[in-house]
Amino acid sequence: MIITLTANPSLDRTVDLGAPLTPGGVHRIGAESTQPGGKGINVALGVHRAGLPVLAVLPAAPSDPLLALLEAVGLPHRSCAVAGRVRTNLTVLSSPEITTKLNEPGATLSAAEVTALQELLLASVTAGDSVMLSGSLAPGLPVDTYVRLIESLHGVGARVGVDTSDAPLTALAAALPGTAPDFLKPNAEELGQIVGTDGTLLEQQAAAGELTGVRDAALELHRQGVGAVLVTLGAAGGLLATDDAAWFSPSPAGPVVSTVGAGDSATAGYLIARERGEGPGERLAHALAYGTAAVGLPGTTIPRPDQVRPDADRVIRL
Ligand SMILES: O=P(O)(O)OC[C@H]1O[C@](O)(CO)[C@@H](O)[C@@H]1O
Repeated sequence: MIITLTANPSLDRTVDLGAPLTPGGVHRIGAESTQPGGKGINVALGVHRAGLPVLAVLPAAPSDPLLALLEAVGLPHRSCAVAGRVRTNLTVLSSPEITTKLNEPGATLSAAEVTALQELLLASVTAGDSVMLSGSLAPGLPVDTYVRLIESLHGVGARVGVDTSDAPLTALAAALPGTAPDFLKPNAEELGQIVGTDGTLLEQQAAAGELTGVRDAALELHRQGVGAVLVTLGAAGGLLATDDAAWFSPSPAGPVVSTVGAGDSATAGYLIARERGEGPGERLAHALAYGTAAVGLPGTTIPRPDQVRPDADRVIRL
């Protein structure tokens, strides 16, 4: 089973201005919607829609509107009751095709709530499960939460993936090679944060077709014990470092509607292919196909398998 932890879930509110966003201006909202959000929830939705067993673990008060949204989409979940409300993250869609994201920090968890959340996750996992630790940490969670969870989850025989940024990512980098996840999903910026290089430069190089910097950084993380490193490079494609080698594929072409959730969909695609026993090329192709499909869907909509076209023929070994 695949289990995701969303340590800082969200209600994702998307508003479409249908016009340019002007700082200081007054804008009228054309269309709006609210969807369940947070990286682990998005990954779990992708896995669930592909028909694989999944469980999303998260903190939320029993009456929180997020839980009603999860019921409505039918996502199997277990929540740890907390006092604070789930944050609302705002996505502003403006023309020409610009996505602006405003993320709240999230309510602070008490020490007892932190313990209860970690215990709920550990109680949900058995040997052989794959656990994905995704997104930012709610205030109150120690910055090395993911490092400690990798150690505990490895102790029960689970495989562990991580997708995070900023301070929790730096803590993860500091714990290498002693404690390493089995799977890591950085974008170019985050890859730069981990290996201590300029992520923007890595991204620009990849966009220009120069992949050496991204490949070397990803392989270095793999050498430090990370089982597989999937680097998402937006429109430029994605790179996978695993089994002492690296693979690259450009992104399939497709319309851009909302980039929110594209990275999480890529993670879901990767995990779905891995769960089915596919090799690195097919896993990368699934990740990119899921990411591209998500970009073509509104708000934080996670694709169904019939919306995804993996193409392993585009994958090259570097
Ligand atoms: O936990 P973070 O880094 O604030 O990201 C949460 C946001 O990212 C997403 O998971 C998309 O990747 C949204 O659903 C959510 O609003």
